[in-house]
Amino acid sequence: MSLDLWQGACDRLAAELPEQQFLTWIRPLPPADISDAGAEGLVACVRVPNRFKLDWIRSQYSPRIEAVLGELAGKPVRLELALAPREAPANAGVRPLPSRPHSAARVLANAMAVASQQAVPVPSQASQGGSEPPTEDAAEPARSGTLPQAPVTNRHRLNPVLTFDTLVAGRANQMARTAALHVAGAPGAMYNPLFIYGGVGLGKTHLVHAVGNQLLKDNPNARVLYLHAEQFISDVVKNYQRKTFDELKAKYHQLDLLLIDDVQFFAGKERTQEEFFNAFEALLAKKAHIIMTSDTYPKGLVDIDERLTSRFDSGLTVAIEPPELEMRVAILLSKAKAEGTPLPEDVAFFVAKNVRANVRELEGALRKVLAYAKFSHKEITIHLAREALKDLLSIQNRQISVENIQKTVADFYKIKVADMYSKKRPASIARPRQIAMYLAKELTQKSLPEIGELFGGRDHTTVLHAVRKIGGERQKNTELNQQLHVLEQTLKG
Ligand SMILES: Nc1ncnc2c1ncn2[C@@H]1O[C@H](COP(=O)(O)OP(=O)(O)OP(=O)(O)O)[C@@H](O)[C@H]1O
Repeated sequence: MSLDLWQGACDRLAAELPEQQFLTWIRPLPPADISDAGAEGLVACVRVPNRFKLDWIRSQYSPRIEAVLGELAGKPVRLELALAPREAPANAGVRPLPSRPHSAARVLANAMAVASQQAVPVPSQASQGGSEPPTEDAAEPARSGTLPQAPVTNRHRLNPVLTFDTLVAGRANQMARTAALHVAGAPGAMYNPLFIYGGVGLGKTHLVHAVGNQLLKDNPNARVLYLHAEQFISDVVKNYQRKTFDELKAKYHQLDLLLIDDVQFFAGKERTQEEFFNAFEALLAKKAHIIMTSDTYPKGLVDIDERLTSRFDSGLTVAIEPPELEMRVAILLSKAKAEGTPLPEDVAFFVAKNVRANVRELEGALRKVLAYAKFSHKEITIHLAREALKDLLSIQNRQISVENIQKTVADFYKIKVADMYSKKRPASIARPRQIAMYLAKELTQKSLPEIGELFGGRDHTTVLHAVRKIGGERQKNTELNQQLHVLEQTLKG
């Protein structure tokens, strides 16, 4: 049944996706391993040969794959993408290796599998993956037999969905977004190269695609190319084997805008670094723009030649930080709207408060909530979100502390946490403070004097007054009751 379900989903996706996309990303996947997760529905585990493909499939196709599988199975299906183990490359049976002597093909297959494993951006990868070809060749779609050449429409390798319009702005990405907008408007001028760094899933890839898409919108003839660092490595390997470095130069040196993702992957790849250095110099000399992303700032890169890292730092280096609560709420609201299912604000707040790691995880949590609502035919409420995210929330095993209550209430009413301890008395501050005191009494074991102490050394009678006041009002005031409900649910996880 596992096989039938996967085959059915592939047939459906083949019909609805552009052929090129289906052939490139979906068809080469091995059948999913499907298991029953009880009340949660099914889990479909798919092995993907390398990190680049994993990220791409996750960001571009997993909601659709989950939806199609869910429709066919008649219950929610969660898609889990994992890297294929090195002994068994996921594509081994599907994708013919290029014709080479048998032993060379085997060496190449092993090397690809090893490289796939190494493609996880951890600092230690450099020490494992330092050798030059063919281990550098991990992720180039064009090199595999079944993957057709990129069509003219996608010669830039840009994802049209990743634009400035779909990128939610906030404090966390303010600098990077501003610089990126600037480059899109006047490439080759300031901030060249632009180096964007930050943790996983924070929107670096999205931002560089946005620049490319914007530039092409303004100037359809601009020569723009987006690629993941692994694809550049792969190109170097290919040209190294064929001794066609002129082709490589011709391809990269003529660009107006080069967008290159995850340059930390260049670690230990000397030949690649040399070619990148050449491309870099050539592009900057003719005032073409280069934007790079990485998981760390240039000086933090390991096993990359200093003449490169110092050049990476010679334009503008900006960080993308993890989004703060308000931005996470905004992202959830915007993504849900884009999916055609508006999310109530209290639910967005609940999810955002509980999922903090990065935007990719936020998207995953949202998908779960939306799928859960769809399949259970229930309205999206905090209660439902809590059910849908049960596993995730239980992992957090949160303990309710007064500090946590103060922070959550301050976030909710948009005041500073410091105002919880301050002597300020305006109602806009005093009321949230009373609410926090009330919740501290309700949700923790602390005594009134202890709570008073934690609220800036206030007397226990002040706490008692707040507890009685808010408790009494809650009975009559539905809006307050609803707000307290949201806060309680959020705090209890
Ligand atoms: N500010 C934002 N607004 C809307 N969507 C966002 C934002 N930031 C990130 N995303 C979305 O989150 C997902 C992960 O972002 P992206 O792939 O750009 O992260 P990344 O920083 O490149 O991660 P990695 O280092 O793992 O490659 C994407 O689907 C992206 O569209």
